[in-house]
Amino acid sequence: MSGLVTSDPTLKPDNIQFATIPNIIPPELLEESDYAGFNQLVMTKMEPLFEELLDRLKPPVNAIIGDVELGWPTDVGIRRNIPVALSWTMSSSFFSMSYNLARFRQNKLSLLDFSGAGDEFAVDIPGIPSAHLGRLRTVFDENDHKFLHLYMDAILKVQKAQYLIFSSVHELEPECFNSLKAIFPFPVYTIGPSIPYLQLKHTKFTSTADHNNHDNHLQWLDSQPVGSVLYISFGSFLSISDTQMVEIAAALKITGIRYFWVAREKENWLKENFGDHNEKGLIVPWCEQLKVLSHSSIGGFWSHCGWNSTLEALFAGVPILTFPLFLDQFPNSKQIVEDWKNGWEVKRTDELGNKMLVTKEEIAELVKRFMDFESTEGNEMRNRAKNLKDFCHSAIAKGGSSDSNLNAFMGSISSRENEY
Ligand SMILES: O=c1ccn([C@@H]2O[C@H](COP(=O)(O)OP(=O)(O)O[C@H]3O[C@H](CO)[C@@H](O)[C@H](O)[C@H]3O)[C@@H](O)[C@H]2O)c(=O)[nH]1
Repeated sequence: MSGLVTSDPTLKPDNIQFATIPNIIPPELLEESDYAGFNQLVMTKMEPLFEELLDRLKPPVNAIIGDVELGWPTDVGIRRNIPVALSWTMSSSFFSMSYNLARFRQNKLSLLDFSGAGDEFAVDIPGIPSAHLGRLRTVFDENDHKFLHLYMDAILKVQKAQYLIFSSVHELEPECFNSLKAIFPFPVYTIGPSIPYLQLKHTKFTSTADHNNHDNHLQWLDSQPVGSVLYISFGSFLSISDTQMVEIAAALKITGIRYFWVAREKENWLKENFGDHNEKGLIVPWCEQLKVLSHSSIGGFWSHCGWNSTLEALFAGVPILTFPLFLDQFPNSKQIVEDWKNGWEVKRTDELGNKMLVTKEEIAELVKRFMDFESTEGNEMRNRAKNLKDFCHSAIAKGGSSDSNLNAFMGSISSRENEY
């Protein structure tokens, strides 16, 4: 993984050391954004390399924190008698759905039975409200089945861990956390939002190149009216179609809404086709997202609803236009629109669930309403976004839920050192 993690001593505290294992990911897999292929490799090829690393590390390892999706950290921990804290980087609701589905599938049905069942499918899966079954079908139908087997197996291995850690906030999903705490015989901690909020105060965590770009971005944002800019981004590797980009761009032109658009590798293409001349908009390849979202000129976020983007929008108190593309992003979108009510969905499926192009007229109408500070429904949504922001900030403040959990976790890990 060398090259993906920085070891620049100015960017990390002294008591942290990085070590790497040889890269097992061929470059073409990264270029193709082949999520299933990528995950299959990390789930099946990294374990022996990680064990070789453990043999070399001095002082020896007292605890392992590993991603649930890797699948193998608990096996390593059991073999070596090292406690394992598994970390889940998506919402707890999505974990709960996936876990219950994995248990159900293990005991009763194959997933093929489940996904082929159609609308009449009436089996009760404990832990998954029937209204969520449809969500799960959307999420899992689109995936490769070999990957799915690995994914389900990895989730079941959580039962063998010593801790389960979430990048979420207890107050955002309280019922789900309470139910997970009742299921597992070990501590379940929320320590989120695990997003780069320290960078909001300390520029030393930012590289120089990022900082120069960020200065330009800030200058532009500073010149925009408060709450007037729509931030558009679809995360770190997923993309929307060129045709859909053109419709969004046309809608922005029609409405005159100000925008800050992260287009990644499509930056130049978008500028050529849409024009960079519009002083009401900025198209960039990448930005420091949390800092941008936290700027007072940002009034909304058109997002694919990746969990990190969702948390960052919540933390910054910015309402979301949801445009899920993949996996957990569909339930995240539902959570935003139906549970938290801090966003609206950009509807792009017909009654049968088929994906459609959202036209410039539809987008223009929605975006205008969304960014309208005079509308009552919009203001209700903005108030909800502010309340959720308070939840997130209170959680990480001294004595807040995430702060206390992090202390409890560190205390527990430290006291185990003598046992192992
Ligand atoms: O210009 C940009 C654009 C994005 N980001 C950051 O990139 C991250 C994107 O993360 P996320 O919103 O979670 O999206 P993905 O990169 O698509 O994340 C993958 O991983 C997530 C959980 O780990 C899942 O929830 C998603 O579905 C999955 O696609 C966020 O921290 C953003 O701040 C930037 O810093 N600058």
